[in-house]
Amino acid sequence: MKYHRVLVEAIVFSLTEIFEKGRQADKVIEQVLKSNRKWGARDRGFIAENTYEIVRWWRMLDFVTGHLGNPSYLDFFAAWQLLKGNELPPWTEFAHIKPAAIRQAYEEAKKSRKIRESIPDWLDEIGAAELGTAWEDELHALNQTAPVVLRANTLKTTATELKEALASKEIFTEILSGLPDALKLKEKKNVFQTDYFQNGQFEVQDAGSQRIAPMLDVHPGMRVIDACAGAGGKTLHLAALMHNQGRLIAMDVEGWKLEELRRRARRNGVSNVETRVIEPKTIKRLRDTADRVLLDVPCSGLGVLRRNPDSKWKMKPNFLTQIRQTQYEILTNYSQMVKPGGKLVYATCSILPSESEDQVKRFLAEQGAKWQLLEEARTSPARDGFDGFYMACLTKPL
Ligand SMILES: C[S@@+](CC[C@H](N)C(=O)[O-])C[C@H]1O[C@@H](n2cnc3c(N)ncnc32)[C@H](O)[C@@H]1O
Repeated sequence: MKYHRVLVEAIVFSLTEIFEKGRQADKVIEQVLKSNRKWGARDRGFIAENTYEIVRWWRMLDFVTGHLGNPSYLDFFAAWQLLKGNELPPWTEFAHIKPAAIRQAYEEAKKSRKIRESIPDWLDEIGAAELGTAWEDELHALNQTAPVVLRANTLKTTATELKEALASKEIFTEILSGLPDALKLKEKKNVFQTDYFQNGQFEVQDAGSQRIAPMLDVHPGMRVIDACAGAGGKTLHLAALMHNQGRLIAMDVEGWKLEELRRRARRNGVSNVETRVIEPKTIKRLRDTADRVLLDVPCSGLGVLRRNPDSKWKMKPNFLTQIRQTQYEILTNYSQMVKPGGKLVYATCSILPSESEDQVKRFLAEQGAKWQLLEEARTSPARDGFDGFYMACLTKPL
């Protein structure tokens, strides 16, 4: 394998930005890749994949390079190449690295789950306490590279049409069973550069995430509120399921996310969405007005660690405590926007019951006969290879 200095330097720069400046990995990589237009697809893949993998395996790499004293980002890069089975180039920067010592240290690393699976102590303890024996398998699955899944925008195309169109551009996909609009890429490609993406024929959306909007059982003509809409991944799906008919109100506390949502809606040909930044009286004013409400609440993101491995290093234990409180407040307050006879879906991208099942159980216990649980589901990285989502559909009886 031939290494190019400039590409390795780009990885070291990205790691510095992520770990020392606390910047988000995907944003850093996007910026780095934009900084040199001459890099080809293979170069870009090399930078992005190695940066993500080193972030993912940070704790394990820190352990296997521990004998070097104060290991540098370049040492982490070197150790990662060796563990992947690659040879290091004969650069002076790597002269002090002894492949046998790295491999021996890795044998030691394998003996401890926290090091082998590269996770902070406190998160490992919470995961084991909440999930028991299932934790180890989920944790392992959360360390695999996530597949790229597309959602065909049925306002413009179908999964079958899109599959054929992409194949004509050498982008090969398979339609996922049980998910009518989901196409999984057989091989990673930059789908964002295709005309089909620019024309809004698809969005990139994990298969687990694609199960949430259908659970809300929306129909054309309904009045639907997506109350934690963010940049609108699920809003766009809801609009497609509503055939662009009826009213879809997308709300969030962050106005800049709703701006991005509006941009995506234009690309998707979505015309029934209006956005609202949540202010102190917004929820009260909308009391009993919605046929359907989606609460895709803020969460730990522990179900999507495959895509955002940096979050496990940045998250702090007190964040989990605070976020559970916010989730419960959103569930109790925002559920009041549902009309009698209407439905609500509560969803998280977490594998922890304390953010998911337990919140719904507590809500149902406190609300008594005012709410009923209709359906509950989970997607599991270990079981089905999807990101880890939880979703529950509740109804407010007439
Ligand atoms: C899981 S993300 C939503 C992702 C989005 N639904 C999608 O599919 O792309 C949660 C969102 O909740 C928003 N949020 C945080 N606190 C909130 C609150 N109190 N009320 C409403 N939204 C809130 C965050 O800004 C974030 O955009």
